[in-house]
Amino acid sequence: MGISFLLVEGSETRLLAVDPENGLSADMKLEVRNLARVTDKDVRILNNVNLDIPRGVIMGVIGPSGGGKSTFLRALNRLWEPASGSVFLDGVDICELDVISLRRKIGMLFQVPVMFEGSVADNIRYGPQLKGQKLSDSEIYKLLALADLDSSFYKKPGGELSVGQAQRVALARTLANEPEVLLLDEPTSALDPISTQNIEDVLVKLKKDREMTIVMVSHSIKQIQKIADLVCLLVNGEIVEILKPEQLSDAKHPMAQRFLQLSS
Ligand SMILES: Nc1ncnc2c1ncn2[C@@H]1O[C@H](COP(=O)(O)OP(=O)(O)OP(=O)(O)O)[C@@H](O)[C@H]1O
Repeated sequence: MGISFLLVEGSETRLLAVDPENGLSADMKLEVRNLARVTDKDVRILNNVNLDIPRGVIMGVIGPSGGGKSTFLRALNRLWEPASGSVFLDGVDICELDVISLRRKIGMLFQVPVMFEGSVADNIRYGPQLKGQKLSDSEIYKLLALADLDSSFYKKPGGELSVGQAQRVALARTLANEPEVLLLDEPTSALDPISTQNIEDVLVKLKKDREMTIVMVSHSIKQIQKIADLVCLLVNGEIVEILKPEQLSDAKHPMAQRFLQLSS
């Protein structure tokens, strides 16, 4: 039995179904079906995960440490290959897509950004260059602005940035590939409150202006309540609840309740 619930947006009501018996639905960007991961030592890290992620939505992923959040996120752009189950992007099984083009469509940011050698501009040029495209200076300035960085960053060496600045450059570098989906694994946990706010503002803007679909793992309930449209709670490798952020206090699963109590 899967979980289903209603998403009400203004006057529009949509049923978000995560029942594996249901077919794929046209307005879903990502559909995860019966995803499982078992380690070499036969430990089950993800267990029959089903989730529909609508286009243009920020989906928060929260839950206790070791619950499988990063593992789940990494399945969405094939940083590991699902041994069982499937992930569909716009109705196409991601295993049928070329992995490089998949990772252009589904960009990812990690907790600690890693800068490539060279300047900020070199970092941003990198992805398009790999497919033979040369970004113009004005395109690079636009990407910097999109990531809330002013033009003075263009020439700065990547290795001389603060972590908060580097995270925004990493975001600009990812956006240079024109992704449709962004996966974020605790992208602000190493940042101060101002840098955190900067990143959050950029994410909300990307969702609004570009209808970007964003899946974000976060340990901050406050952050999730601030920017996510939907939240899934992952406990012991299973999605136990999918809620709107303002309904988090209604979580029924005992582990989810305990986690939320301790996190607030
Ligand atoms: N490659 C691997 N081989 C074996 N076990 C793994 C592997 N990757 C993750 N695990 C285990 O899977 C479980 C889930 O890990 P994961 O990093 O996905 O959890 P998480 O919810 O993101 O945790 P955290 O909040 O601490 O980052 C953990 O018990 C972890 O030790």
